[in-house]
Amino acid sequence: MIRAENLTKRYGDTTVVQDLSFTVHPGAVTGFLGPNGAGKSTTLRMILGLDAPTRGHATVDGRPYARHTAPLTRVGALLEARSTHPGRSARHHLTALALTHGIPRSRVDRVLALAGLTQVADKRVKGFSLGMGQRLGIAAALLGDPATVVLDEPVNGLDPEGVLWIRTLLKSLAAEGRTVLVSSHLMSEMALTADHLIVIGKGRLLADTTVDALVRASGGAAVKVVTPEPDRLRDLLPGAGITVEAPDTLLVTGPDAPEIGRTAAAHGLPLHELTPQAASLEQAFMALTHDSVEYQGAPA
Ligand SMILES: Nc1ncnc2c1ncn2[C@@H]1O[C@H](COP(=O)(O)OP(=O)(O)OP(=O)(O)O)[C@@H](O)[C@H]1O
Repeated sequence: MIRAENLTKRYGDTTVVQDLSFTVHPGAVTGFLGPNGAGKSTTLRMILGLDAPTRGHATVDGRPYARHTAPLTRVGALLEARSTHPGRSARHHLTALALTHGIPRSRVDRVLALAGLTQVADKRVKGFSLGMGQRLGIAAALLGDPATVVLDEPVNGLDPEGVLWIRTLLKSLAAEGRTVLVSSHLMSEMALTADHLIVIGKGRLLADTTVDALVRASGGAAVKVVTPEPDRLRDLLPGAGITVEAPDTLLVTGPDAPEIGRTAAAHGLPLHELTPQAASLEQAFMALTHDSVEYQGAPA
């Protein structure tokens, strides 16, 4: 379990993380979301003892990261910077890491297989693609069989197969009862991967919630209704939010699809289509973080 309490980080006059408190529970994938520059990496670095908080503190399983005697067996982390020696092979890199951290050598083959690197295990890392380097970083994070896994933007640079692999891996790590915290600035990716979301903007907590609850909080889903008598339907749904999409097509918020169907049927109003629309998660995320985005494009 990861706990952040009132985490605050200032660089000079700039506060990049402000009074951030949250808990990341085991057995679920928790997405750590925010626009570019929101403070995600800084927060993860404070959790991992790489940056000192200006105020507040973070613990993993009840202790600050640095106070764990064998941190790699407690917490596996992938940060954005690569830290492999380019002349070494993947196997050599992982073996050196295992030996210096008291991790059995047998774990090296295990994590090479888990990361899909067995075939290239003896090739020099300098010939690795971005995706292979990312897989090696994840193999290193899992080397100590840690109960907590922290990954900063793990899908960066991965091809679609790699993205799917990460998604499946994260879910299986959580299903094994591990605590999994994964940062991203892509809502669409997190929607497919995460069970829980922590959203920050300009260093502040904006939401600590589930994907479903975020959609509902952002105004919920609309229902697309196609009818040859849109004006009559409008009159029959006085409290509803109605947007006209086309002369015969309305987007209705408020009443759900069964309620609209019942009302129409009770008044003999023909419906040609009645389709619940899942609110776009990307829209929900943008609505939530709108005021926290540093640079916004002006509308065309
Ligand atoms: N060492 C530093 N000195 C000064 N400012 C810093 C330092 N590290 C980060 N920042 C600033 O802190 C803010 C948050 O950066 P951070 O990398 O934590 O954000 P992020 O949410 O991870 O962004 P991204 O999605 O772009 O990686 C940014 O404005 C960044 O410029």
